[in-house]
Amino acid sequence: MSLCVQQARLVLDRRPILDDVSIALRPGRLNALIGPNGAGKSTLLRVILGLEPAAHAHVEFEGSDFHALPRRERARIAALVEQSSATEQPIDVHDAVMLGRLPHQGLWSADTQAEDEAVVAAALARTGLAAFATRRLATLSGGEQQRVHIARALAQQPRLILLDEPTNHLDLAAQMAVMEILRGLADAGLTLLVTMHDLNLTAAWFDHVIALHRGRVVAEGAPEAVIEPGFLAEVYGVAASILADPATGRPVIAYGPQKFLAGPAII
Ligand SMILES: Nc1ncnc2c1ncn2[C@@H]1O[C@H](COP(=O)(O)OP(=O)(O)OP(=O)(O)O)[C@@H](O)[C@H]1O
Repeated sequence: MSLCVQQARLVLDRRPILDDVSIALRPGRLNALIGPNGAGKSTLLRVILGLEPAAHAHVEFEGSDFHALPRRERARIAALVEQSSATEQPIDVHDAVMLGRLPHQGLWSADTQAEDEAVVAAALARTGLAAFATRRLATLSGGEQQRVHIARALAQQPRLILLDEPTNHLDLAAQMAVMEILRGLADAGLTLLVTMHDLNLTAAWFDHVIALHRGRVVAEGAPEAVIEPGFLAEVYGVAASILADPATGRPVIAYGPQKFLAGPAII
């Protein structure tokens, strides 16, 4: 295991937001964090990075106490891709991605300029953004901006990447492109934790699924073990049938109008 989170707890306004959450992630795997709105998914990502001062959690990365590391060292190790928000900042795509180099730059960034440019060029190429380098970030579509956020995280050259709903608002082809990038990062040995709402995409692509509900881990395992009718009914309150993808055998959730699905689920 490369990332171990032990007993993460956070209480806000006397309400438990995270209640004794412990997870362990292996590198080289695509790990999904699922759960209904308000389950605590984004909060857990922030707690892992030490961005929630009121939280209590022991977080180890590759055997070291992650929160005890200097801030700059943490920024070299871990990248967060938050839910995409529109920007009006007058910054071009190249410079937005270059921000990912900050934790690696010394007092004199000229010393590392050639290397930084090479890393940024590689991040732009990997996310299919090479042709966008000189475009103002604010003129890109939502999906294109999402890829810029991922490119910035790649430019950071982290060993741990936390992504908050990276496929949100993306069309089908863009979702596949993002998932291919994430698969490639996992295959390269990085540790990834990705919050997901699209459970069909989760079932099709991820190796390991952790489900949060009301701030607690309620299920964990392979997608086919977690994403099943009882779980969907209990945690999401939705009746659904689970089919098997004819190409891969992975679960596919059919969840049409509930009046058609009130009977026993087909497995
Ligand atoms: N500063 C805060 N004060 C009080 N409650 C908060 C605060 N920040 C978050 N919360 C609450 O914590 C809970 C978990 O929020 P979080 O954003 O982690 O959920 P999530 O699982 O990521 O949800 P979503 O899928 O809707 O993005 C929510 O009920 C939210 O209202």
